Amino acid sequence: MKIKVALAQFNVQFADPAANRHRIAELTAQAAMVGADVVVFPEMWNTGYALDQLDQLADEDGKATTELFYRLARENQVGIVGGSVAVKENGHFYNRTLVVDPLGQVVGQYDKVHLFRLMNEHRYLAAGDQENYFRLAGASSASFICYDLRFPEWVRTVARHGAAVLYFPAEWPDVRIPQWEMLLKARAIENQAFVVAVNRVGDDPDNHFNGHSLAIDPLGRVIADAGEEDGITYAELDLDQLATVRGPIPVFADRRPELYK
Ligand SMILES: O=C(O)CCC(=O)C(=O)O
Repeated sequence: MKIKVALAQFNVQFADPAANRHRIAELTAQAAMVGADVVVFPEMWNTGYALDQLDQLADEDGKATTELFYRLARENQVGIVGGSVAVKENGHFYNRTLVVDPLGQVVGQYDKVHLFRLMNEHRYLAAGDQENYFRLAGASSASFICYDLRFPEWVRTVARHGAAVLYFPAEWPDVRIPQWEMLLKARAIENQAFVVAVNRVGDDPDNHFNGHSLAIDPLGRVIADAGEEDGITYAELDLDQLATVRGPIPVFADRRPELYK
């Protein structure tokens, strides 16, 4: 079975949720027109890292994002791994992913578990503590957010349920893009899974972002690299490849969790 994934890398407009929602709608329609099964967006696409303005800008209870994705998924008959958005809930702010199926139903939700101090997330956001494991386009899948990529123990904890596809929405600055690529390849190889990682392009007041959204196969080979432009790059994930990779080297069956402290 093959699934076609749209890596929707774009220039998130700082502190401008309305403009970003408009762009999300355009990109979703564009991806569906060429037959994508799933469209994936970057991290914090509603506000960017306007963390000190979240009180005015964050999506109250995720309502606006849920409604937008419900409409876009149904109109375009496509699954959405919704990057992440700043959400305000019960007096806290979260960096939250919503995943919807083509019927617009929320099939996954994730609050970023590892907050990134270098970009002050720990000062403004509350951390999540739940896995996001879901089925989308017929594939068992899991999602993480950006800095979570540096925590192989967390990715493994979730991936060991058998995920075929690991999604990583991000806002990963250009200065550390060489690490991004290596870490994504490592997560794909060690978990014998496809990795789909979507970064943004453009600038915010503190960082430059140069994209390089990537789709990587379970052997760590890059299937698609979005380069540095704003726009969609497509990748076809051949899920049948998983059996040929996992069969001869059964790393999940060979784990010795009793030794891992
Ligand atoms: O780990 C990194 O180098 C980047 C992480 C990051 O930018 C984030 O989590 O928002």
